[in-house]
Amino acid sequence: MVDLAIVGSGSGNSLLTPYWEGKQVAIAESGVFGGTCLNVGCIPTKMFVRPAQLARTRQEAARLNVELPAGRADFAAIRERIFSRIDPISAGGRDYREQAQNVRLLGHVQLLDGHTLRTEEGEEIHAQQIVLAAGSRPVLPQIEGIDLPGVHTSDTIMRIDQPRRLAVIGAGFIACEFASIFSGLGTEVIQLVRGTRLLKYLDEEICEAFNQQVSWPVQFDAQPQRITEAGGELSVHTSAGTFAVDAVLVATGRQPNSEFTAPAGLDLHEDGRVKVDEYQRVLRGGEPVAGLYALGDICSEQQLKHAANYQARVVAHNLEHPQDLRTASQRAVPAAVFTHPEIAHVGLTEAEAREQIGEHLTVKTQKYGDTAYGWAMEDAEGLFKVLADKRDGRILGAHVIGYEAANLIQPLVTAMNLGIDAHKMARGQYWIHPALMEVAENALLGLDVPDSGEL
Ligand SMILES: Cc1cc2nc3c(=O)[nH]c(=O)nc-3n(C[C@H](O)[C@H](O)[C@H](O)COP(=O)(O)OP(=O)(O)OC[C@H]3O[C@@H](n4cnc5c(N)ncnc54)[C@H](O)[C@@H]3O)c2cc1C
Ligand SMILES: NC(=O)c1ccc[n+]([C@@H]2O[C@H](COP(=O)([O-])OP(=O)(O)OC[C@H]3O[C@@H](n4cnc5c(N)ncnc54)[C@H](O)[C@@H]3O)[C@@H](O)[C@H]2O)c1
Repeated sequence: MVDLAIVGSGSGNSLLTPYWEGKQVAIAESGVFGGTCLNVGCIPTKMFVRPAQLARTRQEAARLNVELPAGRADFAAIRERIFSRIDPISAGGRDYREQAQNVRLLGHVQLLDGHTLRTEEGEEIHAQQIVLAAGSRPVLPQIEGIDLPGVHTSDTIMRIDQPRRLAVIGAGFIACEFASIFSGLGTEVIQLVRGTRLLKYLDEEICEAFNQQVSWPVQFDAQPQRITEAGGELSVHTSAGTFAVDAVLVATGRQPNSEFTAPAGLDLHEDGRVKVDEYQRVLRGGEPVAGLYALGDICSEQQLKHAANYQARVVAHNLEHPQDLRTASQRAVPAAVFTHPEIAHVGLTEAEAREQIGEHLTVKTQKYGDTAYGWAMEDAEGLFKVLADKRDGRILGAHVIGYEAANLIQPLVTAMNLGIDAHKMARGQYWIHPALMEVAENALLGLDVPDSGEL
């Protein structure tokens, strides 16, 4: 019997606070220690994004009358640098747990009931409390040739040699980020999209701006039908024609890893996510199962690391204080797409806000190019859009496209979560002049909201 068993070493690994020292813990991990974000997700992708951004600076510099020499990205060196930093962190994390007297590491497990896991060797591990933090994995379309060598998912694409030509299938976060990375680093990218827009879930104005600004070739209405190989070359056959490439990235969504819970008969959403209540307790027959929690991609509406980490903090508290449970509050969840151009958003889109409050909605889209720093950048594309309720100035959403979007949006996330109204946000503080952040100040001042009295 252990006190706590955790399935998944991504955000699940952060549950082991000092409270668990001297108590018996099991961590099950069937893949690479540290989970998606560290090994095949947020961190390595963004470590590729940065050199891809630098590789593009020549064009931007030329706009500002600075001629930079033509450069070349050394993909192999970038890849080695990234993974020589990441792989030891993963191995070190595993060693650290392995050496702890009170921690036992397991491989793939099944959940038999709220207190029992079974290992692949057939051993049953009984636990006072169990946390399901098993994440998600790529979903692949079932088409001929999907398993050919050279056809990758985000799990493998970052370890390959740089392809001369790459087809990217999909139009979501992962497809767009990798199309941006590889094209920035000099690969000829063709993005194959079955619909008519990239990132279609975005606020419409931002979506349109992204689709206009995107700098690599995109083929719309291209439903992939099969992939074939001949003479070392791959051909992706789609409803819009055939595309010859050296490698293919399939980025057609991710599904929760919940199959291992089947014997326990938990409540699942239609997309396979485990159902939880507001305390992150797992449900069966609509009721919480005693001692069983879930966090992250296996249960979360947003497949985002900051959402998984927040849920982990809630679960960590609840495991330690079963008599004083905390709820996972419904915060406004921001997200960014680290493409060129970069995108960030939080809260409602304009269409969603209009649906909710109709004529009470006020919207302002401020161009980067209409602020002093925007002049310095000669920026003609960046947009900072804010939505608020005319009646009380409550900020309902923010949508940004352009340079540093993921950083620039954060003050709006603060205002939304801490309840600062739009006028107070704009006038209740100094904004450093002439920093690019003034674009947010100007957007807020352009809203039709009540005066907070601040000058
Ligand atoms: C390419 C990519 C880029 C991303 N970029 C970002 C980003 O920029 N920002 C952001 O916020 N989010 C990003 N995400 C999403 C983010 O990585 C995930 O939301 C987050 O890592 C989920 O964490 P988790 O703890 O729920 O699961 P994971 O970190 O996936 O951990 C789950 C672990 O459980 C293990 N496991 C599964 N089943 C079992 C079993 N039965 N027995 C034992 N072990 C099991 C798995 O091997 C896995 O290691 C990205 C994802 C991808 C794929
Ligand atoms: N920067 C970030 O925060 C970041 C980066 C990467 C991933 N993520 C997370 O990972 C999640 C998964 O990302 P994703 O891009 O794989 O999923 P997604 O659901 O965002 O996009 C999937 C895409 O694949 C297309 N598609 C689905 N089935 C298809 C088929 N059979 N043929 C052709 N196209 C098909 C869809 O139309 C869609 O464009 C995201 O929702 C996000 O939460 C976050």
